[in-house]
Amino acid sequence: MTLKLGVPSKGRLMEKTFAWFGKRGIELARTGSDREYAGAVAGVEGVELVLLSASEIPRELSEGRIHLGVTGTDLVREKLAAWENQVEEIAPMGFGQADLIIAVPKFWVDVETLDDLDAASAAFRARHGFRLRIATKYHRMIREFLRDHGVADYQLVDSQGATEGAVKNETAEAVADITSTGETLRANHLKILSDGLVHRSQATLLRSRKAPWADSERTALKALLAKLDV
Ligand SMILES: Nc1ncnc2c1ncn2[C@@H]1O[C@H](COP(=O)(O)OP(=O)(O)OP(=O)(O)O)[C@@H](O)[C@H]1O
Ligand SMILES: O=P(O)(O)OC[C@H]1O[C@H](OP(=O)(O)OP(=O)(O)O)[C@H](O)[C@@H]1O
Repeated sequence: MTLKLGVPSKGRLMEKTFAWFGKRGIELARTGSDREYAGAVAGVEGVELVLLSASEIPRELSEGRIHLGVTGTDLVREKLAAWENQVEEIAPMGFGQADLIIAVPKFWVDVETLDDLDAASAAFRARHGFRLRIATKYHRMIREFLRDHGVADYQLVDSQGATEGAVKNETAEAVADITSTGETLRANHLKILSDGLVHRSQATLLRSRKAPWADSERTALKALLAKLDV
């Protein structure tokens, strides 16, 4: 059997993933047309390329359908319960950096920390009769983070894109989202809570603990990791 390596098929991580492997003597290529998710690997024996969306890679690893995968550590933590039992981080790759943060409107001058947010949430509920809304697509991570920091009186509202706009659109009072340059937060008049950094993410090479690891796959893994020098 061949070792299956899952990499992003499009989006912001794809080209940098190809370049990262290329620099280390492993040529990854999309074969066929732009819409066809087939791939080829040159430079090492017994490795097969599987092109997937970045957000699907954690589940494919946890279900053992791929042996190795590249995606952001935020997606691993969000998509998998007890992720450490299912995947192992082999190597951070030095790109795709983004911070998952909690932000509130700039004009909330009394809210700078999670404790302030907790107090504001209680006051908000008393005044409005419903819980303060935090828009996010990172439900698992935000729930865990707020629970660990003693913030309880809120509700999450799902937002799969343009999350920072939720405040302006009055569908949420606060947001929890990824930021890299900070541009989107600034444009939407939002500020990060001083202790509101939930996770620092970057693209990472991961190994499945659930995939079948036969001798042939272990041999291919050894050869690949030696070549990658990780
Ligand atoms: N500015 C950014 N905004 C959002 N994600 C970023 C940013 N910079 C890096 N990332 C990282 O990129 C990854 C998401 O990549 P991408 O947006 O291509 O995939 P996706 O939209 O989740 O996947 P797909 O649309 O293919 O299902 C995440 O790990 C995220 O942390
Ligand atoms: O700090 P910045 O550099 O401004 O980047 C952060 C923005 O980029 C991402 O959105 P993306 O482009 O993936 O679009 P989305 O709204 O579909 O999530 C993320 O959700 C933020 O909105």
